Amino acid sequence: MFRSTSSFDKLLDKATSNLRLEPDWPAILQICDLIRQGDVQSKYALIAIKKKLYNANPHIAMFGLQVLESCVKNCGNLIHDEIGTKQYMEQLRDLVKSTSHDDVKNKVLELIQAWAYAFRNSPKYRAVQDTVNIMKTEGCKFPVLKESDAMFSADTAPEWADGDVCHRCRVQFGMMQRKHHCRACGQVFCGHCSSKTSTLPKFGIEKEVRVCEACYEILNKPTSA
Ligand SMILES: O=P(O)(O)O[C@@H]1[C@H](O)[C@H](OP(=O)(O)O)[C@@H](O)[C@H](O)[C@H]1O
Ligand SMILES: [Zn+2]
Ligand SMILES: [Zn+2]
Repeated sequence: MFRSTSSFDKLLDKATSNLRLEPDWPAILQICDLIRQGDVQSKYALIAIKKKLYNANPHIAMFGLQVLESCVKNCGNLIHDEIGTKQYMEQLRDLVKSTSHDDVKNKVLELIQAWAYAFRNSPKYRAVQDTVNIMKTEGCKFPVLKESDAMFSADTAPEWADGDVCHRCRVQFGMMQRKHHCRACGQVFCGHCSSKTSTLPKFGIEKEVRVCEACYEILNKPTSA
């Protein structure tokens, strides 16, 4: 875990370097991969990104917002569960009030508005739309919404189900029969029914992770020649 957070920190510094003129997309996408693969906790990542947003250098703050935007677009509910909260939205509201850089302010408004649109059918992230409404009453001028800004990659690993028995063989979990999760379907299995591993490129997971028998068969069935 420590090695991954240090590589995350290095990638974030690289992606937000004030020496850059253009976003460092390879570094940004590697950051998203680390989060999606669970190599770095989304909470840790967002705290590190927030420090960049408050950097006095507007270039660093803008690149930080670019990283944040990509994480929201590519890391699914791992990130949405964190940024879709009243607490995180308060932090962005404060940033809009405190920054002296108009491009930082406008980028934050653009992002909050795009997320509110993307989450318009998700009551779980109600705080985002509430924040847009509050900021509008406070006189914030939001840019014209570009629906393309609110398109998120749908393919993110499923949330993990819970259960007292194996989803495949129904054996009861206990001290001697530990739970495990398949990263492809998110279901809970015994060790015997989830003993195999596979990469999950469709979820941006390039390393071998635990999968159940059924998902292993699907992921590794020979493609018809
Ligand atoms: O070993 P435990 O202390 O029971 O903890 C379990 C392991 O962390 C499993 O990880 P794994 O799927 O990578 O095995 C996880 O899927 C289960 O939800 C946890 O309960
Ligand atoms: Zn089983
Ligand atoms: Zn599975």
